[in-house]
Amino acid sequence: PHFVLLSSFSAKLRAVVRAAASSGGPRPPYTTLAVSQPQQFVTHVELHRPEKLNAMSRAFWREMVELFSELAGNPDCRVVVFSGAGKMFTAGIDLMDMASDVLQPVGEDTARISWNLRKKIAEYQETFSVIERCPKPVVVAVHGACIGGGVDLITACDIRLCTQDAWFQVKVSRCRRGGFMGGASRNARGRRCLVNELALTARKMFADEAASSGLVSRVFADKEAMMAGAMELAGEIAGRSPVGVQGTKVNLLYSRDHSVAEGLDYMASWNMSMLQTEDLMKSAQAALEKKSPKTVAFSKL
Ligand SMILES: CCC/C=C/C=C/C(=O)SCCNC(=O)CCNC(=O)[C@H](O)C(C)(C)COP(=O)(O)OP(=O)(O)OC[C@H]1O[C@@H](n2cnc3c(N)ncnc32)[C@H](O)[C@@H]1OP(=O)(O)O
Repeated sequence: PHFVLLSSFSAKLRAVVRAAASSGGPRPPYTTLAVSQPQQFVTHVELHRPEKLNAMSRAFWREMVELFSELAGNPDCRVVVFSGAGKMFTAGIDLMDMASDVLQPVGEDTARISWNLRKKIAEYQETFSVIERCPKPVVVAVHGACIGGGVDLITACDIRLCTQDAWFQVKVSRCRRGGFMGGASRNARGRRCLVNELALTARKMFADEAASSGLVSRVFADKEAMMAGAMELAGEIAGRSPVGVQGTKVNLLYSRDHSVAEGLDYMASWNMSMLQTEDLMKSAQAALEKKSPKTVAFSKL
């Protein structure tokens, strides 16, 4: 029932998907990420190293931080769609880079080696933390394999979609490092048992189980249909008040990490200023006139 076909999408949306598909690859300053704007206020970020199955190289870890720090403050970006070019989403961390970064760490003694290694791990973690800190919602669209660091990446995103051929695999157990980067625990509360099983066995999780366990919210027949679905979702979000959408992301993440009482308190403080936005009156008027929020021109934020 959660299976969606491209034929159900409009011609306009299919044109947006074609635009997104022909991003032309990375442009400076990026070498591993292709960035484009297929529709107003929607940024498409594509992992783009298909010949290496989008393995996460040293440049990737750095470029993600640069890009998401820029998007966080860019008023022309209200929502991000994230996907992978080529035959799969990602084969995880670049094992060639990891060999020099993690397996042969530099330093003159144990303390200095440990110090440097800790710094490196924190840099890796930052690559995904910037996605959470970016107040713009991130819709991730996964096709084919999503391995290791790919799972860390998608769990930092706000909405996860996948194709029927997608599979997910946490490789920490096989790496014999028992989740040393800590990313597997992100978003895992309440599903601890399943996360433990996946981390300890490194077994593959396929699309249907990903949907039934809540890792993804929708499964599509193929990549084209998924990208159309992702762009449609992004268009819906981009058409809403940026004050409301970005405040919602910030508050959802805050309440994930705090008690109900703390969440309510934070929300009250947030809203005592944000409810004074002109967007509220504009949205209320559109609702009374039975118009879509998409018809309202919200100021840039
Ligand atoms: C806080 C964050 C912490 C993050 C931690 C992350 C940890 C991890 O990500 S652990 C997981 C590491 N990844 C893997 O173990 C996957 C390794 N790859 C594979 O098992 C296979 O490539 C795969 C099953 C994905 C696909 O197999 P297929 O036969 O279809 O393709 P290949 O011929 O193997 O690969 C094509 C070219 O891509 C290169 N490549 C694939 N994966 C990686 C990788 N992870 N790192 C670097 N390069 C990779 C592969 O060498 C081939 O290149 P070439 O020989 O030049 O054609």
